Amino acid sequence: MGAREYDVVVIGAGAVGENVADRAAQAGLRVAIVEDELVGGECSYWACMPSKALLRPGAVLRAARAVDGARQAVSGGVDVEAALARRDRITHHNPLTHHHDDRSQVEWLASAGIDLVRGHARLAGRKRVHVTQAHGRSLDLIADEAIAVCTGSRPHVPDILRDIQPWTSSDATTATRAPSSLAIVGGGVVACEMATAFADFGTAVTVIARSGLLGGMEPFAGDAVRDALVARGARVRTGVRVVDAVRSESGASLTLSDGTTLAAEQVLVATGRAPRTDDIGLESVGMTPGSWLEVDDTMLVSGSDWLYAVGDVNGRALLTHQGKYQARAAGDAIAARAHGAPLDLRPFGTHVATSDHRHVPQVTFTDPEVASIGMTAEQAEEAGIRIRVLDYDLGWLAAASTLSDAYRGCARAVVDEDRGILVGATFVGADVGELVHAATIAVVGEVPLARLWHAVPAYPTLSEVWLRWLESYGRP
Ligand SMILES: Cc1cc2nc3c(=O)[nH]c(=O)nc-3n(C[C@H](O)[C@H](O)[C@H](O)COP(=O)(O)OP(=O)(O)OC[C@H]3O[C@@H](n4cnc5c(N)ncnc54)[C@H](O)[C@@H]3O)c2cc1C
Ligand SMILES: NC(=O)c1ccc[n+]([C@@H]2O[C@H](COP(=O)([O-])OP(=O)(O)OC[C@H]3O[C@@H](n4cnc5c(N)ncnc54)[C@H](O)[C@@H]3O)[C@@H](O)[C@H]2O)c1
Repeated sequence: MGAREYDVVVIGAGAVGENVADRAAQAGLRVAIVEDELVGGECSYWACMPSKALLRPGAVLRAARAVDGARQAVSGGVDVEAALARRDRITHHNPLTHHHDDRSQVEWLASAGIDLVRGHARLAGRKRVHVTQAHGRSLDLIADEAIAVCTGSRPHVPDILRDIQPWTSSDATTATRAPSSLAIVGGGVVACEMATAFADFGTAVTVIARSGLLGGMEPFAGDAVRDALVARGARVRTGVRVVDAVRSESGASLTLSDGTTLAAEQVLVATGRAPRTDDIGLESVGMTPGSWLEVDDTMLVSGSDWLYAVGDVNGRALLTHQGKYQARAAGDAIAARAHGAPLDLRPFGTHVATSDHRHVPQVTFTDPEVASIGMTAEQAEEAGIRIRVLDYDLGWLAAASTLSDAYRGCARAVVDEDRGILVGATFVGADVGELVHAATIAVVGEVPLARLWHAVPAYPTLSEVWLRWLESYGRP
């Protein structure tokens, strides 16, 4: 069969690929999207959605237990079986067939006018894609305008752990029961969230981190998560590495760099991600397989005028919302270039993902939650910004006493003294995830502190932290 011709071919139908395809199709371009596994990608089935589903029952129980009157109505811990069943419903997973169902997303693609091609795509030279399909079939696609690589990332597994076949995040999020004990290697977001979820499920959790927890965030965030895990009986071993790992009949045995050993029924490796670029035909366009794809702010791959890389695969910010933001910029840039329209490439212009650099929000759904936007104090100082740090104990807010009988939390704002604006904010505490978007607007919008004095937070909400920050700063 001859090659099928499109304007744009998107490789990978995760959240990011879907959004690139959607923007290009909305601009009137003919778009095909190639998917090897499930339409919806990691986030829907193995990452964000199942992990948040696993975390929610424990968070709800903690909230109830922290309020007299509700506490008395709560007995027992998380019902693990029911929690897993709810996770399955949320992720369209059939526990009997062990299959996820991506029908709703396939229907959405059709409604958006995007052609879905099932199979494994590889670049086959300039603007060409070869798709290997089931039953020995294959298909060639030509992209007249652009190809967008949106193949995501996969867990990075250190050599020392490979032979014991540890769980990766996907195994943890699709677990069918809670192991009696779980050793988690890594101290990042996956490690902290999964430690929280499995501790809630009654698993004896040990976190093994070579430095502190939640590196890259304000230090008090990782400290708070560590303290809460320890308070719930988990062990957190920081400053140690795994130097040997062997599988045993009852699980695995790890030897740590301080000479101690640790036995666990299951080991979860949560040591970051690697790009899925090893088998996508990069060699056919003179690039190195296995590398992160370096891009400009329109997501155009360095040195190319037709190849884009969007989402996890470019390594800029491995988060669904940030990848979708990149996708909107890239899809619009592809369409503008195809139509010969002018591009707005100024910082925060229509066709660029400027916020990737210093304005990335993130919520980590641990106990306590950690929500952040922009730069930490340390990062701002490293960037040469003259800062003032505003710290506030969220437990002092009126809202804290109504939300919980023992609310613990803190919030930090990082002020750029020369510009009179916020460049970063971090909130740690129960229910702080929803606070971060106000801070995102203040940071991205570069709202002057003098104007923030007129943004009045409602009483009694946790948002009153804004008022406290401003009061401690003083009128500019
Ligand atoms: C446990 C966990 C929890 C997370 N929780 C959050 C969270 O709460 N919030 C958040 O913002 N982010 C979270 N993330 C990060 C988030 O999952 C990723 O940033 C996001 O999924 C990246 O989307 P993507 O579309 O770039 O890649 P993916 O979702 O990985 O999609 C890539 C798609 O490409 C397909 N593909 C790959 N190669 C080929 C090929 N050659 N041919 C055809 N198809 C191909 C794959 O099958 C896949 O469907 C989490 C990650 C993990 C691991
Ligand atoms: N709620 C969320 O937004 C959310 C949740 C989960 C994951 N994610 C995203 O998914 C991505 C992957 O998460 P992650 O936790 O795997 O990565 P990460 O980069 O957050 O953390 C990796 C951890 O592993 C450690 N590490 C790396 N190599 C190691 C090695 N060889 N031996 C021992 N330790 C090692 C690091 O020091 C770090 O503590 C992140 O970028 C994150 O943003 C987001």
